[in-house]
Amino acid sequence: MELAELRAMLREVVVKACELTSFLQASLLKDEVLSKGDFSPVTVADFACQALITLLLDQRYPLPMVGEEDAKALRENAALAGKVHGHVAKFLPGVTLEEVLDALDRGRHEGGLGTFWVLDPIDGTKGFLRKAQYAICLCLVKDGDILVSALGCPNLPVSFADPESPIGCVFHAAKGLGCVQLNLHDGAEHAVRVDALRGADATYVESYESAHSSHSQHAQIAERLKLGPPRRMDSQCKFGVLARGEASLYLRLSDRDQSIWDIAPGAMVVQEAGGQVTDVRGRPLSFSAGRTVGVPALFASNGMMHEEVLKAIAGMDS
Ligand SMILES: Nc1ncnc2c1ncn2[C@@H]1O[C@H](COP(=O)(O)O)[C@@H](OP(=O)(O)O)[C@H]1O
Ligand SMILES: [Mg+2]
Ligand SMILES: [Mg+2]
Ligand SMILES: [Mg+2]
Repeated sequence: MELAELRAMLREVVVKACELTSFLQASLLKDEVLSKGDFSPVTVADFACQALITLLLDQRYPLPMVGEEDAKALRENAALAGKVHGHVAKFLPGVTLEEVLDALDRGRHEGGLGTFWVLDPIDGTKGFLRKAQYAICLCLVKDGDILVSALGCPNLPVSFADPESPIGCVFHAAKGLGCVQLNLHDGAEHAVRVDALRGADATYVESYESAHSSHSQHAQIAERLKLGPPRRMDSQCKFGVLARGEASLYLRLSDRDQSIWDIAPGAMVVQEAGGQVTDVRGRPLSFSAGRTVGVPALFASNGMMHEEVLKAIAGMDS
């Protein structure tokens, strides 16, 4: 498949997944949320979305899958497994429970070199539970390079500039072909590009959850660069907001090695919109090290201000 064709396929799959998760966010029940080993939440929607996307890709372009979720918890909880199966079957009539569980378990691929899908079915599960922002994040990685990517952002306003803005967009990108925003309410598409701001005109985004990255270190950098206050939001929607020029910088200084599904799809969207994504020493990220990036602290910028951010980080109190 040509890159443009792959990208259209990804867009179609992610639009379907947005439909599924929007429905599930509105109808989610307390007993449809579990706590994982690291106390992070996972919901019926995370499982259903990963299974649906894996099965749709199997029909169109089957490859190994590096996915956040697997079927372990569902194999121990028949009631929840039945619900996940029911939701997936609405999109794929005739699919069996075992096919759904198998699809989820295939998300355990180790990554590294070679060609595979990377999927975070719901990034920002905490935001999803708060009825705030979350993103469906999917990309294709070949020997550490990302070829195509799509970020589904069902709750993201189409434009922050418009207080009446409809919500729901998908950012999609292909290597060398730029980044496009699709608006879910009317199907309109337009190319997006990072802004060209720096210094006091520039703004930044960071996680809503203060446990996911260091808001205080971000504030130190912002003070040095004289940036305005941050916009806080969950998920890789932050990369989308940067890609369309509604923020100039996304800071993610954490002390935990990042999972590739938390970074790769969003990083591609920003790079194809003209921005830059590196670790805090300015080294580009590679996605061939396995299921994690091997980097805990990173940032994405409009490119224009990348050097000054690197200098501010180098001069920071540790
Ligand atoms: N202590 C921590 N440090 C860094 N990242 C963390 C973290 N705890 C959770 N995360 C990751 O942060 C992601 C959400 O990012 P954000 O803060 O930008 O919304 C989560 O993705 P999931 O919600 O897919 O599990 C999770 O993988
Ligand atoms: Mg999670
Ligand atoms: Mg995530
Ligand atoms: Mg997730």
